[in-house]
Amino acid sequence: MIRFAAASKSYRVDGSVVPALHPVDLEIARGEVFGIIGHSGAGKSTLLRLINLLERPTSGQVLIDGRDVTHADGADLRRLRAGIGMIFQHFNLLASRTVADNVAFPLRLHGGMDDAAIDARVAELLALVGLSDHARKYPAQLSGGQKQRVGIARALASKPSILLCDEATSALDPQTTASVLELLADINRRLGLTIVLITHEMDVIRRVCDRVAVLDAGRVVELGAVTEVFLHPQHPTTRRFVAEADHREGRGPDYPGVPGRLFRLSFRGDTTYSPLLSRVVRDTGVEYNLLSGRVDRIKDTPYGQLTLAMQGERLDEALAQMRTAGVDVEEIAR
Ligand SMILES: Nc1ncnc2c1ncn2[C@@H]1O[C@H](COP(=O)(O)OP(=O)(O)OP(=O)(O)O)[C@@H](O)[C@H]1O
Repeated sequence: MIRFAAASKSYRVDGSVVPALHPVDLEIARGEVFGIIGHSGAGKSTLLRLINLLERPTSGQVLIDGRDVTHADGADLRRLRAGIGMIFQHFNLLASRTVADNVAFPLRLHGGMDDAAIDARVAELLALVGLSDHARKYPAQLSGGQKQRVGIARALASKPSILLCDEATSALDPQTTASVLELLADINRRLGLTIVLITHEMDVIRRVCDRVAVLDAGRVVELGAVTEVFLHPQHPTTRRFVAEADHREGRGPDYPGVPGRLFRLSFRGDTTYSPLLSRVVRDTGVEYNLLSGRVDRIKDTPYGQLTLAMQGERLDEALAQMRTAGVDVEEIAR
């Protein structure tokens, strides 16, 4: 549904050319929640803004539903943008308008709806984002999370099929972030909306995204299902993001003095909650030391990742049993 075909972007600064994005080939499917993660300056905003043509590619193409929109203008551009909502880090609400008027704003701008129809649509949108009781308030009377909910309602006003989220939770505390991400996931499920979000936090990706692209210095350095990228990050930049999300340091563990070989076991789906490890240990008599671990969810999928030191005569048999049961077993070099 959204396709970048060798799309690149360079900016001109003081007469010299600054490459922000090297040619990117990427497809985002209809109805998925797609995350783009990268450090400051990696090119995330540029890539996001190519979708609604707030920026035009320097070379290559942007296709929406198979149609090349790279050079869309006039009525074509207005139609394209009406089908793409956007929310922002700092909400971008009109301070002098009420919540209801902020949400109604794009509807009045586009015309074609009478006041009664606009009021009904605004009421529906405010109910969707849980703000029905706040319609007559002004933005200054709302919390950050409530402001972002107004932003979401406004972005959905013209019934877009795509929602772009530009660091939408970066200004919010962790609990509010979680509730806004939950709302986005709910909207994605209920309305089938395609969501593209950019962030510098792997935890945001973990909570809501189906797939992720990791951007580094204007290039996509890793791309895949979040479960795969999260459990088996390949690129050093991705590894650092995942390590940050796990609240551990980016370097590999060494655990001096711990006897045995080190393994990282990754469980996902139902095996996460089965007593597999204790069964294998009982069957084979191997011993283990648990060094670190996490059991959590990646969007709707439970997962666990444990770092263990293991030893015993039947260690190979124990590892084979776990692999057969669907556990990813990686040996970690000391
Ligand atoms: N309008 C512009 N004019 C000149 N250079 C720009 C412009 N916008 C972005 N850049 C440059 O392009 C590169 C990518 O910027 P971009 O904003 O896309 O990165 P980002 O990953 O979104 O960063 P951040 O997380 O800090 O917003 C940076 O080097 C930036 O300085």
